[in-house]
Amino acid sequence: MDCIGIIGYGHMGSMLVDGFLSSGVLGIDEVVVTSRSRESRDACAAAWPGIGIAGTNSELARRCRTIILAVRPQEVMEVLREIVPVMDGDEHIVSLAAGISLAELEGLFPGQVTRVIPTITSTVGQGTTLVCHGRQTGMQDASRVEGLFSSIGNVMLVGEEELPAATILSSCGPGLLAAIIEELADATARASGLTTDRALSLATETTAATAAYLRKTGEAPGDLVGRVATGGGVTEAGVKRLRERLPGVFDEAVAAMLERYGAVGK
Ligand SMILES: NC(=O)c1ccc[n+]([C@@H]2O[C@H](COP(=O)([O-])OP(=O)(O)OC[C@H]3O[C@@H](n4cnc5c(N)ncnc54)[C@H](O)[C@@H]3O)[C@@H](O)[C@H]2O)c1
Ligand code: PRO
Repeated sequence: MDCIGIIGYGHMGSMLVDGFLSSGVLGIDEVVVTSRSRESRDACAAAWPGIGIAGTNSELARRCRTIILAVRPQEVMEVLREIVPVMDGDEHIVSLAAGISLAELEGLFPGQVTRVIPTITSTVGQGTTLVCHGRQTGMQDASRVEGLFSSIGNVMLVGEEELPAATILSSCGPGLLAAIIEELADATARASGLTTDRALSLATETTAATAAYLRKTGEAPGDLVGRVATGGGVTEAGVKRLRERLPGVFDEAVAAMLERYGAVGK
């Protein structure tokens, strides 16, 4: 059988196993997983009885034609070097690693390669997975991978030159927004009698509601600000402070992420 293999059962590996199997896009006998630690492999086997567990990366590579590398960027090349000798050459390597280029991957495996950047929000079936196929990837394998990731959220095809910026928005984004929600809730709690828990609950709900509003109405964020910020009112005072400071803060954060993107895994 043409199995999907997943190497690495951390945050992404486990999310993909859960998503692919819960959505029904793959059956339990179509997935093989391995990870470095025995504990992770046991956890996967316990969570999904009947799933294929490989004892080594090479064993997984012998059993699967589509191989998803869900290890950290600094481990990707080592794993690829380990499995290439047992591969036939007609496999499809799917790397989740931010910052490792198609050229680097194709340097070790000159066959079908695709870069995929998932997002943790696929845990709840939301958000966008970025997909960037290598030149050797055929249409059939490309659409198989796109179909897999469509089962856990949206899929957007991107050029490799767009990946750094798209990764910041789509995949780092949940971490950035979670930090903003936390800061907003903490600042409000510090300045009032509201407990941190209640502040966090309100901030989270408001963020979800605001995203839903923008998505449904198609309104520009600036126009929404205008609807909420009554002239001379409360919101206006806060937005003014944010507009003074946030552009610089965000420029710094994006610059730091792009710098790290270029260095990660090297
Ligand atoms: N976390 C995210 O939101 C996110 C989003 C998009 C892309 N990514 C990318 O996905 C990849 C995985 O990220 P993560 O957050 O799941 O990392 P993680 O550290 O949670 O998981 C990595 C897993 O790989 C296993 N592993 C390490 N070396 C191994 C080896 N030699 N052989 C087999 N297994 C090995 C580890 O035991 C662990 O289970 C990274 O390349 C990252 O850039 C992550
Ligand atoms: N998580 C990975 C990182 O922070 C890649 C995008 C989101 O490096």
